[in-house]
Amino acid sequence: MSSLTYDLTLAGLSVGSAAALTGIGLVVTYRATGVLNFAHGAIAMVCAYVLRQAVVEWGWPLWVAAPVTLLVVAPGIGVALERFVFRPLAVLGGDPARSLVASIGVFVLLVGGAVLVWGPGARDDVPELPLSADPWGQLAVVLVLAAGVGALTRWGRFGRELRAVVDDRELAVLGGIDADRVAAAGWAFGAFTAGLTGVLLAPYVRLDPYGLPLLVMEVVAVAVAARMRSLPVAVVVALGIGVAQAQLTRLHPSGWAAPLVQAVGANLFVVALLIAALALPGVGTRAPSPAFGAAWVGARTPAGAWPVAAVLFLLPLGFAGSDLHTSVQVPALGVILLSLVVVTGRGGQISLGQAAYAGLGALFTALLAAGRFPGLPRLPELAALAVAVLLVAPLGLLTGWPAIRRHGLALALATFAVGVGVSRFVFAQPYATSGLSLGRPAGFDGDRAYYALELVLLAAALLAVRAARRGRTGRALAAIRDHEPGASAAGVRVPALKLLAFVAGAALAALGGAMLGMGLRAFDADAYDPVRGLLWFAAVVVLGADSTLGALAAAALLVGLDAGARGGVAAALVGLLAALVGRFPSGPYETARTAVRERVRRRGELTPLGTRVQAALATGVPHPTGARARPTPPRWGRPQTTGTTTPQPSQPPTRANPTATDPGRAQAAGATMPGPGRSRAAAGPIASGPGRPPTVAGPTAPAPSSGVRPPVGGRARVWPARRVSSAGPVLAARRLRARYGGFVALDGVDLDVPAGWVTAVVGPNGAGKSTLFHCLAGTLRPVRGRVLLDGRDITRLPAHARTRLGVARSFQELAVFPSLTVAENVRVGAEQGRVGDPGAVERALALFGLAGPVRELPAAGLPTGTLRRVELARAYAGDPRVLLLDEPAAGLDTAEVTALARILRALAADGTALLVVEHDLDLVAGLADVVHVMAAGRIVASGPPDRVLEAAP
Ligand SMILES: Nc1ncnc2c1ncn2[C@@H]1O[C@H](COP(=O)(O)OP(=O)(O)OP(=O)(O)O)[C@@H](O)[C@H]1O
Repeated sequence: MSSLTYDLTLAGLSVGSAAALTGIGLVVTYRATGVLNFAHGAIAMVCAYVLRQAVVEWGWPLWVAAPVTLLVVAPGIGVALERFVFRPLAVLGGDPARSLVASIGVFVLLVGGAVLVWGPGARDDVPELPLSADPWGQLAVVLVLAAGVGALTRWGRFGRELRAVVDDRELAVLGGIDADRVAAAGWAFGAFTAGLTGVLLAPYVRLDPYGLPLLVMEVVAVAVAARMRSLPVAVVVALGIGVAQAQLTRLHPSGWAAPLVQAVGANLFVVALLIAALALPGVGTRAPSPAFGAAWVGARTPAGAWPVAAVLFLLPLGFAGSDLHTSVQVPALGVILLSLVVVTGRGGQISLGQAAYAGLGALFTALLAAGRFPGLPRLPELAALAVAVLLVAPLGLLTGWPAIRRHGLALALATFAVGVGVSRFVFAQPYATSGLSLGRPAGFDGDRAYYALELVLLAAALLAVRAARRGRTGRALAAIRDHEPGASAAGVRVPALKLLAFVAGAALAALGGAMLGMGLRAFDADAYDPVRGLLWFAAVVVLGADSTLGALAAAALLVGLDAGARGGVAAALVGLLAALVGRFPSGPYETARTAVRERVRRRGELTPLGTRVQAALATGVPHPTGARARPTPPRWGRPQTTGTTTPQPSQPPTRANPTATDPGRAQAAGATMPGPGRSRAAAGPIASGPGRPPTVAGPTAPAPSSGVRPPVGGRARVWPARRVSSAGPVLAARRLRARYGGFVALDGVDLDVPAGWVTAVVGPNGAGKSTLFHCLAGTLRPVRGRVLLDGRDITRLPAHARTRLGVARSFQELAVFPSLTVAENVRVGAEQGRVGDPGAVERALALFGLAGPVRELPAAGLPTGTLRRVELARAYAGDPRVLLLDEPAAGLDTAEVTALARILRALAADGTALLVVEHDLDLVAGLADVVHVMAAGRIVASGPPDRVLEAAP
């Protein structure tokens, strides 16, 4: 027994060493370039083929062929990839989504290329390196490599450069570091380890273009477990899983659990991948992981393309024989690819696991039609198809659930893991592999009749997808894709909608998969291999991820090339395009968009915020519910640099006109109104102190019972109309405490945001302003304290729920939806906001000067000033009670700031409660009714701006 244990341990060490090599390569490449190289396994496969070619076909001695393969070919592939694929992407800004697609493209390209060159069949004559049979030798190589790389990155000059590039590529380049050289070294080394893995593994596994790459990528769990950083962890995990997997082969359980235990034992790396990708947080968060992004929206469908497509899809009805038989695959694949349009193209969620849902659709249909589905009777084919789709749809949660919290790379890994898991644990089981036949529905047995049925199903799927994309849901999905926090701030229920996208995607994929199976008259697990999932994903992205016509074209292209050209051409072509797609951000759509923008600009529609807004303010904009008063003129002018007079009111306040809140009203009420130039002494005591400072309307402040504000710093002002009837502030923070790890960023903050007031929060960098803002907006959960909206505790509500209750926000760095037009951006706010009034769109567009031709332009690339207006208009369209503005003046020129201030004052006069976090003290002085000064996580002073700002640190 002990010798068996020893032998199995040795075998496990051998497998674990190969996995460790992969882990080391993936970690090094990732650290040097920020790219998780999905093509690692494909490079391994190519190197194994190259070694075999040199030794078996060309007769080179192994001692020549192996060094050439490992030290020339493998690093050469790495350097070529860096130079031609990933460097241009890094120059473009290193968008993780583009890099991910490029690496998937390289995977598909290498697999397709290998099929083209060496054919799809498996080879079992790969020469063995002397090392292959020696686990201790392999282990030694792994340890030496890991130690060498570790030492190099820790102490050497390369290590310093690597760390600098990893921290901030641009800064490193400015500091004189050759980032390209570092990246090339990372790629060369990563490819070398891939090559070594390939040539070590190939003699012991089936060498074919699909199997080996997938096998190698299954061990990506090792790198994930090491959080893409730690080489020792990667090595230990790899060796541990290798040995455990070998030992598990000794278990021979009987009963129902036997196949499961055997499957787990044979696929422990896949189990580890599932755990690592689904349970471990934080992979791929080094670089910002935006949603898949508007960059992949692709070309707008040219006019007239649909009739042409319809004719082309009808053509096969006139075909016969093998042509028709092949054509049968196109509508089925089209439906599968439409599922990617929903999930990835529209929803922005990377899904590499659609092949799993397609396969499950086919498998369930076959089992149901054969009467072998547990607990269900035998069903006719069409009914089986429908039930299978219904059964698979909720399984979309397998990838939808991880997508709630994961983005970019982490989501790609999770969906890939689910795809591989389903393939290994469901499709590879005996019941599925033992020739499961799948009949066509009665009356549709012939290819022509079946093709016609497929066209009907495809048309139904198309109509459903197009209807969903055009409507409210489609806009909300696009908003998530373009800017997830922005969508949440607009009121979109992001988690629910993501789940919906994945469930709908799974249902469509299942439908297409079952159609494909019926076309082939069998369930064939190879047709739903995870590698196909990658190919489909790449094909849809290449032809415009958000284009339904693109999906149909991709289906026709893949099936047509597979049938009409040599095997591998389709994959090679799609892979090549996907590898290069990120390099061409300016597609035809972009060009057309630029042209339209130019035309509009020439016609003067994009003048800075100003004339239109002033016109809107002058004429007044009717309120959605009619409840709000006309926006009144601004209450305060910009701060005067000299003198102490404040602008006089155009009209003294009267009871009949309580909204005419302006400084003059305060004067009319007999209060003194110190100007900004007044001395502190003249202005009276400033409400500040080391302890809990008295806030203007803090928890202890008396609730107003009349139309007169409580005296603040010696002055009294009239409360705006809404405030008169309100019993307290609209939004309030009570003893808020927030932490980042052990660091206390907010320490017992009390704040009131009253209706009709502009409340400003200022303070030095790091004071905690943004943290307070996040706690109010719902993007950060405080560890203690409460956030109250009209007295209701909303502390635990997520951001979108707060928006729906009337707490809207803007972002310091703009959060618009670039692929949507200006009007659509605003429409999202109107549809998802508090009131849900579609008419609010026009009012918001008019108020913010966006009602001209600019309304039809995609937001992408519009000037910052215009985009700030778009963001505010979106927030306003939801009819918020409170508007939280994070540095609204950032990036605006003076004229735009002035105009913005006018709008904000008008909104406040209209009864909205505004909270502004702002660095521009001029703006604050001219805009705010009350200013709170923060320092070190506390509010240290509060009061009217003229006094507080004079004394502010
Ligand atoms: N995600 C985070 N993790 C750890 N610490 C953080 C994080 N975000 C903020 N901090 C720290 O919390 C403190 C408060 O930060 P916050 O961004 O709220 O300040 P701020 O007043 O908004 O500053 P600024 O004006 O520069 O935006 C700072 O010391 C900051 O370094």
